[in-house]
Amino acid sequence: MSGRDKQGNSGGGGGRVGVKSGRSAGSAPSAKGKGGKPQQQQQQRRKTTREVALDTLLKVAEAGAYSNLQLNRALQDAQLSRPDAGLATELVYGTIQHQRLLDERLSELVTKGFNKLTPWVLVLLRMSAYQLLMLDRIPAHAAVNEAVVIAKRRGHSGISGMVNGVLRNMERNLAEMRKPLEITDPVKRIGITYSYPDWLVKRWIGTYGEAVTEQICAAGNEPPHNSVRVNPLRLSRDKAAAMLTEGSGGEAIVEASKLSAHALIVSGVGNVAGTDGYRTGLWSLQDESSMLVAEVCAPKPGMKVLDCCAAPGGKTTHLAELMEDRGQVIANDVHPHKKQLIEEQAARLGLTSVQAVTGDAAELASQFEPGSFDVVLLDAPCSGFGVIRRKPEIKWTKSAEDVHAIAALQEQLMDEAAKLVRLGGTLVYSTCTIEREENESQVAKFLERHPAYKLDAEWPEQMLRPLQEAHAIAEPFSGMVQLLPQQFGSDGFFIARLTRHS
Ligand SMILES: C[S@@+](CC[C@H](N)C(=O)[O-])C[C@H]1O[C@@H](n2cnc3c(N)ncnc32)[C@H](O)[C@@H]1O
Repeated sequence: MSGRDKQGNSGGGGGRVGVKSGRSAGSAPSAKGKGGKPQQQQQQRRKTTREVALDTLLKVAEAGAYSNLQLNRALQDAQLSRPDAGLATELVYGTIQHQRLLDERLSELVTKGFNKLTPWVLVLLRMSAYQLLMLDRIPAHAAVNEAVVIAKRRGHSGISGMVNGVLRNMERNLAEMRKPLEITDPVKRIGITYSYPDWLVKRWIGTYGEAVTEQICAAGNEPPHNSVRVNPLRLSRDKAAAMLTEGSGGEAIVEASKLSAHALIVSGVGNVAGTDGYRTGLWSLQDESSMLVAEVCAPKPGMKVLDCCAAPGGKTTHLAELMEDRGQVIANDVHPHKKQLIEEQAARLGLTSVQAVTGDAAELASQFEPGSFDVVLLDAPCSGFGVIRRKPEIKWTKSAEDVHAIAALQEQLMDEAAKLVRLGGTLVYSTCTIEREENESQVAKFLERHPAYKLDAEWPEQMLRPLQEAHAIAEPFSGMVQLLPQQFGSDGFFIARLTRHS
């Protein structure tokens, strides 16, 4: 197994700022341990990088927190240096991503009661095993020593002794422990090697076959790249690329996206949301697949558009940009507190055609006149398996029943959205998942219920070409696409375009 401690970022915050420096990896804790210090002084001790990561992992495991949000909060509170924040990010994502494999290896060494370990001890062991087994740049002795220091601070000597024993044993047998597992059953082999639950692997093998499932699972463990959506009302993509490069002192690598004409893939810029260009509305942070959605909607200036599930407003604002901010984009979300998020994004980008509203998308036809919109976008709530790179914990928190339940909600929302499209108008349905039940099957069932609608395969040529080249769509093109994370390194996304013809 090779180290995955490379440069990478997350668009959704908590970006992996890279684990470049050995300093952060092997550094000693920044404050002294217990040693009889007064309680108050101990409370003020700043957390070490690994403690920040450990506490974040515990919140995700025990309180069901989202890793990206929890990590962002923890990094803000801890005020770590950039390399240390990068290491904490790596430890949090890597430990969750590889949890099953780490547990498999650890259970070989914790001879008694692996399943009964106290949560913080289990998480500490996982996080340390991740460093030993997967990160080449962290010296093994540093990973073990730091784990033992934390164990001593938090537990009695029996626990720190056990942590020390297990990790030293792993260190001694590293070459053996890093070897690929020899398992013949494909579900178990893929499930343990890439750390996914069996039920999910089995389901994907049924849909995509063994080879593609393995690619999907491997891609889900890669750090996501940062992609920037350039605001075409303000500047060209070339100009934005030049500004991003210049702003980074020449360190940034900025490439044009293959998928979207408005996207740039960037690395070495640090936090894109902290750039002047972001603050002043020259660009937004959005995954490339996600950008395709508004492009598939293809709204024209002056149109009336409804975004049924709009927060935080990524696609809403893209729609308004494509409409040159002329016409009306109604951006609805069920949660009242999210209205402000949409308004903030529109204001940042200087867009005045966006109107944020609050409502249940299952009841929108009672709020707006049926048949009154040129374009209706339903970017539906979904299982989210296309964004496992950004939220790896969903591998462990979602179940087959959840997929089924969310598919039932999507069906209801699609039926409601269908009422609002004018004759000749467009309905776009999208999800950030790769589950057939929520995607292709959902659309097939919709078409059976709604003979007034047909799939529309008339997508712009420049949009179809890269999809054809990557064999992401079948020939002849049907009007819907399932993007998988390994095809372009983007999020897994599903998009279908339908036209109301009667
Ligand atoms: C996939 S996210 C939308 C992302 C958004 N389109 C963007 O590009 O930024 C789904 C959204 O649906 C909202 N949602 C969930 N159930 C809803 C419902 N019944 N009605 C309206 N919005 C809903 C959630 O609050 C969430 O913000």
